[in-house]
Amino acid sequence: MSAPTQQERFSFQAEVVQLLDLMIHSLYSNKEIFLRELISNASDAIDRLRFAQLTEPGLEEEGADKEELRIHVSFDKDARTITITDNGIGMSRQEVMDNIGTIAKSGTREFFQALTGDQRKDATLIGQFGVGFYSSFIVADRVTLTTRRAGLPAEEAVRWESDGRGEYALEAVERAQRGTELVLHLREGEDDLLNHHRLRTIIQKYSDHISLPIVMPQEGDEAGEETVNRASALWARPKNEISDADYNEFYKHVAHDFADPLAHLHSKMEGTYEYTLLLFIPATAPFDLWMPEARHGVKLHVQRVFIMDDTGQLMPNYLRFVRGVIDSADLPLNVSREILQSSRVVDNIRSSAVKKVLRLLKDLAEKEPEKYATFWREFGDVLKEGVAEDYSNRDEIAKLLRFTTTKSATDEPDTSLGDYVERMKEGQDKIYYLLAPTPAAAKSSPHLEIFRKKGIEVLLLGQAIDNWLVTSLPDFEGKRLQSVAQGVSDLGAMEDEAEKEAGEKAGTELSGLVERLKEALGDKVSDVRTTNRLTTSPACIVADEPDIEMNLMRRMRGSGMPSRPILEINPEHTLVRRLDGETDEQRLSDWAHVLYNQSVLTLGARIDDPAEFVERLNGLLMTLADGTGEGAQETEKADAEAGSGEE
Ligand SMILES: Nc1ncnc2c1ncn2[C@@H]1O[C@H](COP(=O)(O)OP(=O)(O)OP(=O)(O)O)[C@@H](O)[C@H]1O
Repeated sequence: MSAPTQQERFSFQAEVVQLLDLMIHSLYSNKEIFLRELISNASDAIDRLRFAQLTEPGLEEEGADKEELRIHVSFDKDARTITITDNGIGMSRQEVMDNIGTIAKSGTREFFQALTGDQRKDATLIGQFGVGFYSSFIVADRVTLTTRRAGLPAEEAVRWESDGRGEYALEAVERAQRGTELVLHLREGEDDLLNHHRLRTIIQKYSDHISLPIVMPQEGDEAGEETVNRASALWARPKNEISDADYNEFYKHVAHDFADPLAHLHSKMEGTYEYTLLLFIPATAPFDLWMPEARHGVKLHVQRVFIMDDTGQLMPNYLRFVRGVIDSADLPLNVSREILQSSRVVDNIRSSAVKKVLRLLKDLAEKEPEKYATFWREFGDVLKEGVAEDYSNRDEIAKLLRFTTTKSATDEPDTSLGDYVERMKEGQDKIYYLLAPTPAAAKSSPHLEIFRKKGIEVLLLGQAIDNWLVTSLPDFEGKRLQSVAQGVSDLGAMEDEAEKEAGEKAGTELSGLVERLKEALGDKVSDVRTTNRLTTSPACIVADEPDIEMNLMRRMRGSGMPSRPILEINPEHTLVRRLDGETDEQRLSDWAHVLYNQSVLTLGARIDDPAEFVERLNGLLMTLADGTGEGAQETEKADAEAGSGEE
């Protein structure tokens, strides 16, 4: 061995210290999972090596590296250590620094923000975030990792060591074999793990599905080794030989998740193309679900050899939460991303995988509605993207959507478009919806007044993605989707003749007032008109019909106002009636702005000039308070009437 090299010390990233502390405390009751996590990492490292050998020249196996790819687990009773060794890809010094002692994952900030301090809840969050390597510290108070990246010379191996308290040491060492060796120096009281039977049982419980051999020295004094897992790809086994527990553990390995999945599908396809799908729906959303670089969760294998993680070729973006394995018998082993992008085989697999996932969701919705509700809570907004993204499956996706409506018992989205259509009133030919920035604004919106009065159900849409949803879904089962806050209120056959006539009459009677309001509001509004959509509010703002795209764009940007707002007034409202008799143009203008601004507020949007609004409002209130205003007496009375109308 060459002269001893300098050991250097480094600090953990602050988050790592926090994560370690949390992990040790909240996962202790389930401490044996450390082995699953470390074996899972070792298996990933070997998968990555196999793929690298196909694509990177110079990684051919030599000397000690020639041996079979495998994971080795052993223990030393006297030294009180457990050692896990793999002959996978290994890490360079830089990779060790980037991967171990640092958290370089997207979603880290969100993860720490989500922590509650409640041990049970936090344990679930940690599970979702991924425990991986750090789980070693649940049972060890010192961990030594020695690793050499495949392709680097023996002298360029590196040893990392830490007690998990905030610092780690790094030194250059020599290692004949490529890959990683991890030595766990057990904490006091963990000696029960220094037992062949115990370790073997843990491996069989959690890691039986690992497709590589997991090898242990023979028990007792016998020389030799034994393979303790089945070492065959789980998805290639006959379904009737796989238990739910097997599926669940396999899921945890591929998804880096801690909890069981919600559902899975396993199917072997034979025909023009031959492939196997083993796909899972997780029970909780990963932290990076909404990040632009969100990880896709399906791993491509060719004849059981791991090839690469999906970057969008195998599953569309709107199904990015699906985890699992697709194994093709038709693709070449040295397939590249470029080939995948234009491969007929991949197109075929993808389209059938998508159909199968949608089918799985449909079955879940029908047979296990509670699980489906969980799915919807976690992933509903992602699935909605599919309505715009995947035209060919639009109708199937539309059936999977769930909404909160004016008839929902709670805020939970419990209504499908199918349910809505079934409950439609006699004569109703449209599906009505309201887009609002928040559920509270949606529920109390004046736009719902006439619908409430007539008992017509309205979908309440409150997510940013809903804007895209309704533009991409003009109809469902032949019924048009219609915003209740856009265009002229049109209830079609549900409006009787008397109501129509009354509406027209009111329009003519108030045409003078309408003109004066228009004048007063200038370019704040594109029009003012009377409406029959209000029953208790004096006014509301609606969007101009042809203006839909712009309106939606603006909403997306958060101002909440349509680009061409129309002020609609309620001809039945006392306040409006009184305004018609207002002779003071200045006061009329104040009223006009107050009506406009309160309509902006009930829309859930921001008013442009709050100070001016308050000033006008106070001006009007002062006239009432002083009793100075012309006809102050009547104003008070009118106000009382308007008030009673709003109950
Ligand atoms: N045995 C190993 N061989 C090579 N690289 C490894 C090994 N173990 C860990 N690594 C590297 O360290 C990184 C961090 O590992 P860690 O287990 O903390 O997280 P992860 O596996 O990426 O994700 P998760 O935390 O969700 O399990 C891995 O992504 C991998 O690059």
